[in-house]
Amino acid sequence: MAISNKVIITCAVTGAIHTPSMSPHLPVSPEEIAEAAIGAAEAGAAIVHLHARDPITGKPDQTPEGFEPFLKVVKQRSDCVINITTGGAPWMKVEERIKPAAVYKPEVASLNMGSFNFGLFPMLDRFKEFKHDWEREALESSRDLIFRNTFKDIEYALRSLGEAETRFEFECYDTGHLYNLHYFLQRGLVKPPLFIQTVFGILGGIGPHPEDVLHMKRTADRLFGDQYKWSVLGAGRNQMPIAAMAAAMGGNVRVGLEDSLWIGPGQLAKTNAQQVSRARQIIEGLGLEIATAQEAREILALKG
Ligand SMILES: C[C@H](N)CC(=O)CC(=O)O
Ligand SMILES: [Zn+2]
Repeated sequence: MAISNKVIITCAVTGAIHTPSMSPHLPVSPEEIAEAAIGAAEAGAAIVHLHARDPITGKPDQTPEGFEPFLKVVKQRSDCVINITTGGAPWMKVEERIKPAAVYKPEVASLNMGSFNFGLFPMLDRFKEFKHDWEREALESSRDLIFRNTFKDIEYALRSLGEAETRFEFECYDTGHLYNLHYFLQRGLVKPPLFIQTVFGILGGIGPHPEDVLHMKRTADRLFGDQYKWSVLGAGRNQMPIAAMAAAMGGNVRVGLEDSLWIGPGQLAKTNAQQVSRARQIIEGLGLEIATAQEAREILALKG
């Protein structure tokens, strides 16, 4: 199979949205995050998307120091592509959010392509008991939360990280975010191939319906033609259905406990690798092949 047709699996191992009380399987400590990333890579993920947390409370930690312990171990034990978050947690300021990527100069960093309401509070219907106060506070305060990513913030991140040849996973939660990316392409602030991660099913962004997936794909095709590599992530129970749809349409996929705690209806995933294996089964079931980390580097023109 031509390398360009191979499917890149990204695994987002812990994130900042889900909290420790929601699942005993959510990686929190640096050791757990490192093992989760390495396990995901061994299961077939070419790229691992990483956030850091306070080892005790699990609260999102966006200090470079928070990333150091697990980055070292992942680099020692795996050749997977490392993607460091610049989203951090949606209540953080952009200056704080881009620091780890600015320090570690990864091959890939996430970049959120617009400001929007980031509704986490619906998870309060599902999860009632919390060990730590910050968990409930984070969900409740999201009723009045804007995930800020202004044109100035985005340009600041592009200029700060672009110098180190870090390339981006452009998180697009709605159609307007694709147009924002197109604006930066026209200004020459981003270079093809653009790795576009279309995000479905987060309250405040576009929904998880097949029509929404088609709409984002058609819009990206019209705006970027062959200058982009399409990837999808579905939040929560939408993760695997959206991965299957996109793989069948020639897209790449993102899974991981950052985006969904589940492996089936009411069934918590025990590991990130479990979700990677499930996505791989779906992809290979379609007669497709997954890309290795080296192939992903070639497809996405990464610095290696
Ligand atoms: C929906 C995901 N949490 C998107 C994300 O991963 C954002 C980031 O880290 O920059
Ligand atoms: Zn993330």
